[in-house]
Amino acid sequence: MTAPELILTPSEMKQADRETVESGISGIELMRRAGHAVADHAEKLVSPGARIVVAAGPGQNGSDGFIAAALLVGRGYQVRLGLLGSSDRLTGDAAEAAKDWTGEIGRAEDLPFHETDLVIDALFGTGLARDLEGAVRLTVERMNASGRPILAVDLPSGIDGDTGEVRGVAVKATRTVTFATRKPCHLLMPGRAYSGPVEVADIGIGRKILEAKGGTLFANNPALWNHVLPRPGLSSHKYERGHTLVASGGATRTGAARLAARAALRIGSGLVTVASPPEALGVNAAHLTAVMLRGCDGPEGLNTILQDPRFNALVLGPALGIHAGTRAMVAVAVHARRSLVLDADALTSFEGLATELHGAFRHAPTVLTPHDGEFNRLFKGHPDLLDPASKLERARRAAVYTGAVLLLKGPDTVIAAPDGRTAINENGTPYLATAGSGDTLCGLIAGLMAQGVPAFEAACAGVWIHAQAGASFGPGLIAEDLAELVPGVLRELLK
Ligand SMILES: NC(=O)C1=CN([C@@H]2O[C@H](COP(=O)(O)OP(=O)(O)OC[C@H]3O[C@@H](n4cnc5c(N)ncnc54)[C@H](O)[C@@H]3O)[C@@H](O)[C@H]2O)[C@@H](O)CC1
Ligand SMILES: Nc1ncnc2c1ncn2[C@@H]1O[C@H](COP(=O)(O)OP(=O)(O)O)[C@@H](O)[C@H]1O
Ligand SMILES: [K+]
Repeated sequence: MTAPELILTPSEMKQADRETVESGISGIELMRRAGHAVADHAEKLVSPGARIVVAAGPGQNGSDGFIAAALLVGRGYQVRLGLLGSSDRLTGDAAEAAKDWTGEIGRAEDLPFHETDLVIDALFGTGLARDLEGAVRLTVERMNASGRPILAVDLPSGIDGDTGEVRGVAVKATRTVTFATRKPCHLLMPGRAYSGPVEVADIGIGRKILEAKGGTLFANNPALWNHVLPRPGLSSHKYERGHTLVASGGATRTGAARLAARAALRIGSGLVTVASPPEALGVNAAHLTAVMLRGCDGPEGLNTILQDPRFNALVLGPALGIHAGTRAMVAVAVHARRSLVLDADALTSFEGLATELHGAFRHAPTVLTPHDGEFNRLFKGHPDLLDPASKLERARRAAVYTGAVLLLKGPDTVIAAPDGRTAINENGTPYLATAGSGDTLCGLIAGLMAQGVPAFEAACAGVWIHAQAGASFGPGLIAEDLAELVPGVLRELLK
């Protein structure tokens, strides 16, 4: 089985680095390996004889640049190196690394970015501490304007390693070579777009150390959850595969629930029922076949249905209406301790009332699936949850606050569990930004939970399968297509 891909934050990587040094590999040796990886990568991009300019910063990112520059001269390239600031200010390992370079040290701001075959960006990596200003800013702007290929060392300079945000201005890299693991900025937007394809170079920091210092943040891919995907046995019957209940909105708002219901059925929930207000039974009946239908009059109706313990997973929110009745339905569901997915109106109905959800979901597997707008409305008045610049941090805090798995949607969907495990998704496509796509996602997650998949894994798998389905279709995708594309994705996963 492939191990899940660990993502370490800059500070976790610093600790892993330190621990590796304590275990006997020197800091300068780690830097040499990093520099080697950069030179090897550059060699794949341009042939010997080509012109390369290396822009080096004052820290270890710059040191990687010095080492790579020296190696590339030895391999027959025409290399020019420019430093930000003065070389007498380099200290420790950085000063040691700079000794490898015996050529001229120019000023980074004077480098001929327009007249080169490759730029190596070694200005800043994980040590970026503030916004880029003055000469540094101009250097980055000139580099970007050159239109030449840029290889970023560790991460594009100006991108914040933790958040993926641009600090003033940032290098738009063609490719990036990073060390030991990817960092959050390689997956979170806009950092992901600035990084280009990212290669991870092994510089000898062991998996055990990486797991000990990180170990909670992952790239969302099948290695994280494929082992818990339901695989029906020969003797399985439908009741063993769970029964998902999806609450429908009123007579003119029923499509969202049906989209979720169909997705739950496609992902393998043995039975799926739409719980419909009496006035919408006719329209729902006209559109449902394999999915079953039951009348459900508000919170009391839901309470009655949930007396049957076989309904083991529930979707509340899509087109349900923003009002106290929806809040009361959420309360009924929480009280019944069923696996629960809350989306859309079920979240917005709590606008300004998030304190009512404090710790509310600790007792049953629950997934909340807001997009940014819903998240901001739900947690209005809670700066501790809204203010962190990192999407990762906002999702993590909200998961701890509510006791639910918090799935913060977008091109870089973050899935955070209250126990700290977090995943960032990256296989999406902008074609998923279409009406009803989120409703389908809810159904996939609930359908997995109905089959006994734990909330965090169900959310991660649901997001990945949803995105894979969308990406496999591409232009013209509408929400109705998504559930029909799920079997193709499952077939690959369950091979
Ligand atoms: N385990 C790893 O990941 C390894 C990482 N290494 C490299 O080490 C780098 C981290 O090195 P450092 O911690 O020295 O950090 P950086 O080299 O990223 O930058 C720190 C330096 O930049 C200055 N600085 C920060 N923000 C600035 C701004 N906005 N304007 C002007 N100056 C600014 C700081 O004062 C400091 O001198 C990584 O990115 C990577 O390239 C490798 O050398 C070895 C192993
Ligand atoms: N640019 C994008 N790239 C990848 N996925 C996206 C992008 N924009 C939106 N999505 C995904 O599309 C879905 C849209 O959900 P949502 O906003 O709830 O839509 P709706 O309310 O119409 O159902 C989410 O899963 C989201 O992560
Ligand atoms: K860099």
